Amino acid sequence: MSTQTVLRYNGSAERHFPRQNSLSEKSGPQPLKNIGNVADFTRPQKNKYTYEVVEGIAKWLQERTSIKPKIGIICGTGLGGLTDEITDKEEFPYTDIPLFPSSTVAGHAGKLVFGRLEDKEVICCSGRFHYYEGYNNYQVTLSIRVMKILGVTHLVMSNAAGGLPSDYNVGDIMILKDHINFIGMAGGSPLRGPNDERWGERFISTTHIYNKEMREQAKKAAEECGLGPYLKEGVYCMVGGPNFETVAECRMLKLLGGDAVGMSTVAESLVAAHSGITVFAFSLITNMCCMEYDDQSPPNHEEHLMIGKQRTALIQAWVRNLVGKIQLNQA
Ligand SMILES: O=P(O)(O)O[C@H]1O[C@H](CO)[C@@H](O)[C@H]1O
Ligand SMILES: Nc1nc2[nH]cnc2c(=O)[nH]1
Repeated sequence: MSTQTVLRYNGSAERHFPRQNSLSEKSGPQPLKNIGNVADFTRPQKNKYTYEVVEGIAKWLQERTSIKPKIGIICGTGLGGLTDEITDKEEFPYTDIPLFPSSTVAGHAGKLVFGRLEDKEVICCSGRFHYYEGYNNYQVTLSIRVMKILGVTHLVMSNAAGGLPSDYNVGDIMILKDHINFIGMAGGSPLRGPNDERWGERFISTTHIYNKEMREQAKKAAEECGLGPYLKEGVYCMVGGPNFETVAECRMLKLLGGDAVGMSTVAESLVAAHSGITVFAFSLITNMCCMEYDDQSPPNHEEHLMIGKQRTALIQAWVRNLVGKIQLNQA
């Protein structure tokens, strides 16, 4: 048949595009063969860690430890040394815990540590999960929900981050007063998807996400530990990574009100706040972001690990002091 013939429309489109009987005559979703469970396509994607699954993981841990943690700690890049302060330790490599993701980033040991700090029972994640590793947000935040079921009411989180303002220095510590969630604002919130009310409400306020009382306690603790001169308070920008930012991106983040930039923490903060956990977080400034094209010191992960090591002792003493100040009956 020539092209000419096809173009000369003869009044019946079906002659060239025959109707699929089954599609036009039946109503509702039509079956396709060998595609698996139809619900996987036709419903919002579910967080695979349902409440019951998380309960199962928590129960597995409870059967193996006598510690009943009220305080959760998350160690950022190079800050795994925070676990050194914990006594009566019981450790679980992530690879041993049922359904737990594993750490793939250098500087994240990949174990859960239960124990005591300043006479309080704690659980510490030595190693976190990042979105850029290829994990979904519900995997990135699994440890927070496990902590919730275990009874955690207060969370202390750390991260390594690049500094944006010119009066920040490498080695400074920035308490998070607020954040800008670039992934979340673009639709990638960890709270996206069907909401299980057993965790929290569908819509949550984030105006006071980083608890003021804990921030004040942390400032006091910093003075007591000699960390005062290095202490800042500011806005953390969460980006997807794993690449570090271009000069134009750094300039934009600063213009938008950011004080530090990193690739973690915010998803965990949101999931914790969603379930009523009191959140405190801080950044160790491991590098200054490159604001000029002739800048000769672009960020690199190894350097971040090294700065983490250099600040470990001071940060350990500070976190320990802060944990001592937390009043557990006041959420
Ligand atoms: O946020 P944490 O886990 O501390 O790690 C930070 O350090 C790594 C880059 O060196 C990135 O993973 C960044 O997010
Ligand atoms: N995105 C980002 N993450 C970091 N982690 C440590 N430093 C940096 C940085 O400069 N940018």
